[in-house]
Amino acid sequence: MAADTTLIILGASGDLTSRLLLPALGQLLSREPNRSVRLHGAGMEDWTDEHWREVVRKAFHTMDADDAFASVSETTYSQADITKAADLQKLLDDAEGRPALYFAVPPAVTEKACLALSDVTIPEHTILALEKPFGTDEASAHTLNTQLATLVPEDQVFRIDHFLGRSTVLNLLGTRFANRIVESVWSADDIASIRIDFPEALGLEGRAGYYDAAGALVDMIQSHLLQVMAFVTMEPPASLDQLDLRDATSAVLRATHVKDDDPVANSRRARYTAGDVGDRHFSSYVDEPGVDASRGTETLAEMTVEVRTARWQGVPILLRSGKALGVGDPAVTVTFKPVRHLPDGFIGENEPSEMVFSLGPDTISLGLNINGADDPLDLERVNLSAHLGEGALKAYGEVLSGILDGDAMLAVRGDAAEQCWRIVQPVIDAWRKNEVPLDEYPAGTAGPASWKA
Ligand SMILES: O=C1O[C@H](COP(=O)(O)O)[C@@H](O)[C@H](O)[C@H]1O
Repeated sequence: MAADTTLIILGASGDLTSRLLLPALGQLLSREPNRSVRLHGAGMEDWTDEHWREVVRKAFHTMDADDAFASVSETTYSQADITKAADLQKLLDDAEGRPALYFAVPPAVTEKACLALSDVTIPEHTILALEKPFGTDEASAHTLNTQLATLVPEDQVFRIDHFLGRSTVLNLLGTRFANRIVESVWSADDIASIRIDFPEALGLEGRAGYYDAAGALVDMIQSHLLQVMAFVTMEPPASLDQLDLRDATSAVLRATHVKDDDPVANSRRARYTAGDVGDRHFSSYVDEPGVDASRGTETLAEMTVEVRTARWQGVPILLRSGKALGVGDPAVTVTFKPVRHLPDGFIGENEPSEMVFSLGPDTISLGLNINGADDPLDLERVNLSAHLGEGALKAYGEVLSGILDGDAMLAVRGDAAEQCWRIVQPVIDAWRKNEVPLDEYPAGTAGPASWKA
């Protein structure tokens, strides 16, 4: 029986394919065995079908998804130059059902391939899935969007942001919109500040070629954390249909700006020097293989934005991410205002209530002040928490599931991708002009000693 979708992975021999896409596909197909998918790998290497099948089988095995291999065991591979129209045409002509071209290749190759697609007859309903970074600034993202618009309708373009598939990020929707007690306090009336922080113990992990040109601001804040922020701050959509949801996220991104339009006062950057993260030693970033020290790339970036709407006026939103950090938990932290009046007589700390959406492990917790057990007037902190599920692989599984279903709900829309560049551009400009110092922090610490937490 012909498959409903042919998933064509371009860049089949790459790291993204073997480390994330194939394991996530295995996990997805193991959980949802009724999906009818044909898998085809394409790349520059002269691989045989057997070699590719072995790559797929091994990747599925890492997820205990050997059972799912049966459903793609006839998977095929072809050597292809995806910047050539003839090769792309053949890949599409050979597909069964709806073709989904997944560009698991560097952005420059994706851009060339998208140009080549102009000379290809693209079957109706074909999906184009593009990994980040999407362009290098607002203008280049716009140019790429304009090109894509000539190829397929917008809801068939999947700009991948795997953060949108994370359990915690999806739970921002459930928690916010399915609970009256949350919905009714979700504004500047009750919320003092929001912090979206993604500290990582990891370093470059062999990705200097990409990372040294991107830096923490583009790699994480522009590409992921602003989308997460949009889920935290968007107006309630009428439905979770991709149109309603993506209209809501785009609207809030359009209203987002660097706080006070002052990127110098509202951004910080730093890069790591030698140090240990746990039992792993890191050389100074500038001494890492493939790094060009003269570029001044940051490995820790922070910026504060504000959403200029009635709901969020005056609420600072801090976005932060960095590599080789030894302290800190990846999380969205929503800090509430203090109570209007605390009755006299209570003792102990009366910290503001907090709702924390942790991004690893994925949990939601609510920090509340309660009366202590031994002394009813002594306030104590409790955390009510719920475990949500797995992290990155699950996230890629969600993304792939959207592609196979043809549902762009969790894909970044073109206008939103451009807005994310627009929001960070004043910071990029200020950093290029050296108006913000490039600080340093030893690997394994929480960041530069001069930065307050
Ligand atoms: O896209 C990226 O995300 C990862 C962090 O996400 P995770 O799901 O793998 O934890 C980050 O390490 C990487 O630099 C960035 O490109």
